[in-house]
Amino acid sequence: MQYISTRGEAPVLSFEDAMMTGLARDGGLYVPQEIPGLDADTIAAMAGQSYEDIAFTVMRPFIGDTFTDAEFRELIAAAYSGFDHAARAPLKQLDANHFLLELFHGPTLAFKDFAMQLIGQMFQASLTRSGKRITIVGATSGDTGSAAIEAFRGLSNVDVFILFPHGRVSEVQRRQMTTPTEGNVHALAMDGDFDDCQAALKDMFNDFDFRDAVNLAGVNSINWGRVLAQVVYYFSSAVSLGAPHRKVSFTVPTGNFGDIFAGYIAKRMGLPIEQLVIATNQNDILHRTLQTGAQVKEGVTPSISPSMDIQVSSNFERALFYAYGQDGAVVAEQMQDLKDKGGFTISQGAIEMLRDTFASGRASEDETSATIAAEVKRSGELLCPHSAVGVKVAEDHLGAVPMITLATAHPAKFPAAVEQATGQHPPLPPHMADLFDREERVTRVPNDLAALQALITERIQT
Ligand SMILES: Cc1ncc(COP(=O)(O)O)c(C=O)c1O
Ligand SMILES: N[C@@H](CCOP(=O)(O)O)C(=O)O
Repeated sequence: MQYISTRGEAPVLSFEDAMMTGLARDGGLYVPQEIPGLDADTIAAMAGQSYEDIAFTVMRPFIGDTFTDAEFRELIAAAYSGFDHAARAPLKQLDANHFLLELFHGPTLAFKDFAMQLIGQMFQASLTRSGKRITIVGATSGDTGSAAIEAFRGLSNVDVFILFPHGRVSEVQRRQMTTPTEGNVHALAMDGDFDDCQAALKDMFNDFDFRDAVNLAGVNSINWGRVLAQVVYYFSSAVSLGAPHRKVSFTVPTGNFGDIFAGYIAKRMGLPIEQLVIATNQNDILHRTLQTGAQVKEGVTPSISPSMDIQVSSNFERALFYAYGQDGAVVAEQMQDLKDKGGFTISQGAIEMLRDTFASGRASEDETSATIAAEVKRSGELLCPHSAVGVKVAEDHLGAVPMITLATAHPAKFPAAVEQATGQHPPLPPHMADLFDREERVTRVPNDLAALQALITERIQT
């Protein structure tokens, strides 16, 4: 299996190299040259299997000879051993035809753990073989950061720097990133919003002198390995509702477009998905893009679902690449227009493909709060605000086919929003019960590339 860049100009790489490289050297994102299919019998055989067995079957065709089957099984087992639910991603029924996929049973209480725990294992295996030392820099609106820190804290051959927007993540999210005591963890509170953090990260990758000097690696969904690991729970949940003999639909709370893009990959692999619904908060650029056929950047407005306060949605580039029939030159041009002119118009053929593949909706702040309040009364399920955005939008798309909404984080990560909506204070799980007593360690940084690079260079030398 070979990996190519969405902008068509970067070297073609193996799975291992694409994973360790992060952003392609032409500024694009790596995708598999071909998307392997799974036949109906293989999908049907997943019924009743463990999450780990399904993960092996789904991901194996993508990894080439990076790991032997036995090694890969071991890495998967280690990745999910710390989850606090035997099913890893349990499905709960909300209503007659509406189900919630709980993706918050990993160590940092968000769906990011599914991919980050596995990436942590795969990185370690690869670094042990190569003897290399790397510098991970990640951008986060709250959840990727803590998941990355959890996966890489304490490793002697990795430094992990996490850029988060100062004042724009929840207090629990911030403390998850600022309280680890390991010397290889560096929490950086940057002036600006998540888009600024992600732009700075991509600028670091595009500065080849810096990138090569620090051996830069990425664990955002820039990294194909992140998307791949997220494909698995589309299969595990769909099969438990009768796939491949029965179709299912998914609604996905969306920001950087990685999670829903994983759903698109599942569909391309043969999972019978009827609708893939993009659910956005008031930062609704993705919903507007589908409606109007043009992607036009607006400023980010802080919301009660802060992890989705994103306007430059990195993985939309991967969807565009397929919408344009894998034409990297067109994608490169549109991404340049987004950067230079603040937007681009999608061709008629490409927008039709996107509209055939994705539906979309948005939830306002009031609708999000009302959904949290209504759902706890109706089904007893306490939703985090991101999951509530999903449930609200899903309700507008219910039909004959079972709908699965992804619950992307635990309500305890966003206690203020949940308490305001319901009067209930969601308690942190026992392993995080003393989070508010732990000492914080964080560096405030400006939105200035040269200053960030200087800080990172200095820190890894000491
Ligand atoms: C809790 C939560 N829900 C939803 C999302 C959106 O996911 P994606 O960025 O993959 O679209 C994020 C951030 O990525 C998140 O942290
Ligand atoms: N919501 C994310 C934003 C980064 O997304 P990623 O999937 O590209 O890592 C976060 O919580 O940081």
